[in-house]
Amino acid sequence: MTEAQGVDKRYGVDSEVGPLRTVMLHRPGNELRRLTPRNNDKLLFDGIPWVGRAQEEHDAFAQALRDRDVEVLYLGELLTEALTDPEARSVAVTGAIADLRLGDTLRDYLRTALSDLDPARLAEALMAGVRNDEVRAGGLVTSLLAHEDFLIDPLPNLLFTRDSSVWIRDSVAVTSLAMPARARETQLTELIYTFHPRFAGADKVYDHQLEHVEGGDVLALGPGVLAVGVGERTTPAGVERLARRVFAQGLAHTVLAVPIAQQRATMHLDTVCTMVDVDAVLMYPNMAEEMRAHAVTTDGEQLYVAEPEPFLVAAAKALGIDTLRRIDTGLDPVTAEREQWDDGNNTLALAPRVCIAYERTVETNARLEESGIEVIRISGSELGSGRGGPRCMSCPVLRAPLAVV
Ligand SMILES: NC(=[NH2+])NCCC[C@H](N)C(=O)O
Repeated sequence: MTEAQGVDKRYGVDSEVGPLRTVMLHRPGNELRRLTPRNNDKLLFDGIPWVGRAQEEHDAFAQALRDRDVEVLYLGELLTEALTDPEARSVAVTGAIADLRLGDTLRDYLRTALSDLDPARLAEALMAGVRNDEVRAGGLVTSLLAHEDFLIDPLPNLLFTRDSSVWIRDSVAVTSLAMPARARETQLTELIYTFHPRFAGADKVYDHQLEHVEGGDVLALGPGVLAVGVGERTTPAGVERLARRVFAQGLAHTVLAVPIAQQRATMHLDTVCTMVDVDAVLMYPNMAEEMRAHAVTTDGEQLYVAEPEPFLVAAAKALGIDTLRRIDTGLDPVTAEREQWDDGNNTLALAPRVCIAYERTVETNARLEESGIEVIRISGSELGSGRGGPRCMSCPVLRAPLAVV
């Protein structure tokens, strides 16, 4: 931690590219071992990853970050530590067994069984889930469910820590995830931010019971300016609610609502657009021209919504700069589409002009380098089966403010 940041500042993010100091990752674990050809679609994976290799790839990703002096926190560890608090355990258990599929007998059984677990085991059950044949509950529901049915669903998408919480300046937004397979993830991030001593006293600006907003849709273009994708995950009502909240807490002066196609390939704004410099974005060429933004501002009472403008124009205005540059990868539409699917546009900036990207998106990376951006390549052959890249797999907790760059 540098002196310029203040001695004990431990969280706060006001841009996409300010030097990254602390990040929360999730090392993939047993929750990935729950994926089968029958459930992978529902669990939002495109295949069945080789778990050991996915872990190796993830360890290399974490090491690449540490090599650049980034502190890596792990969601699983933070959760275990938070669960040493008895109240956290009780909240966690109640949340995990709320599902109406369970019925009273099974719910009571699970409440007792989970409450008896030590923090590490409880964290494991919350992340990897619990299968019907792993407990000896007895009763009607257990007998009628299939052996392999989950009583508590596994959360393989915890890997994508970007989506389940997002820091907006010194406040954390626990998000509200749209897909049923992911909804419970935010119970866990909520527990971490409520009960882990590291975050004691941190302000919250959003919670998981509000309208849908996912972190992959939220880009901090610069201090006071957020861009929020609206599509398959974040709803129009979600961006409106987030805008009201960030304005009320003085965390932003402009929120750009950016419609994106409602399809899996473009599930979040960060699948088509990420920032790589204080004034430069990498954009998916096949969509870059048509991206529009509705600037939302406030006078302190009501919201004002401007007519849509080209994204780069609206963003530059909001940032108060002449131009927001687009790194034009100049790729032909087919190569561009293939590399977009493989998360080529989903870079994680470590500082202005330095980013991490998957090695497999060869052409996009080459164009980035030609534009003066350093690209640190990581392999993601197994990690990529969940359809997420370096930005999706990271939740920046602390970035140095741009002013000191
Ligand atoms: N920020 C992102 N682009 N996250 C990607 C999440 C991928 C995950 N399998 C999902 O479908 O939700």
